[in-house]
Amino acid sequence: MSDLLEDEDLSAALKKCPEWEYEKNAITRTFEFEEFMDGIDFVNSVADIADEAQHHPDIRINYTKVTLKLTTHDAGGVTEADVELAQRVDNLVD
Ligand SMILES: C[C@H](O)[C@H](O)[C@H]1CNC2=NC(N)=NC(=O)C2=N1
Repeated sequence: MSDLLEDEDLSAALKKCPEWEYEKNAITRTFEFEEFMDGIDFVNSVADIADEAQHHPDIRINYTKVTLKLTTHDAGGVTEADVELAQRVDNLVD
């Protein structure tokens, strides 16, 4: 498990995923798609990456919007594992 990021380490790490919002010991980003099934395809790709990384996001599907929330439950906050997964997800869409 990665260590909890705090203070300057957290600020530096969050610069690697600027589209993600930090709130309450987690980072979130909402992705919007043309069609419902585009969002589902995205969720499936995220699931593949997450399971390979053994790090699993909270996923909310709201019609064509998908919100991912990343936190490291074992550490009680944001770690490098969350930032790495955020970057890998960003690579799917950006
Ligand atoms: C043993 C296993 O790696 C852990 O339980 C993992 C699984 N996936 C996880 N995912 C997330 N988001 N946080 C965790 O602390 C976590 N722990």
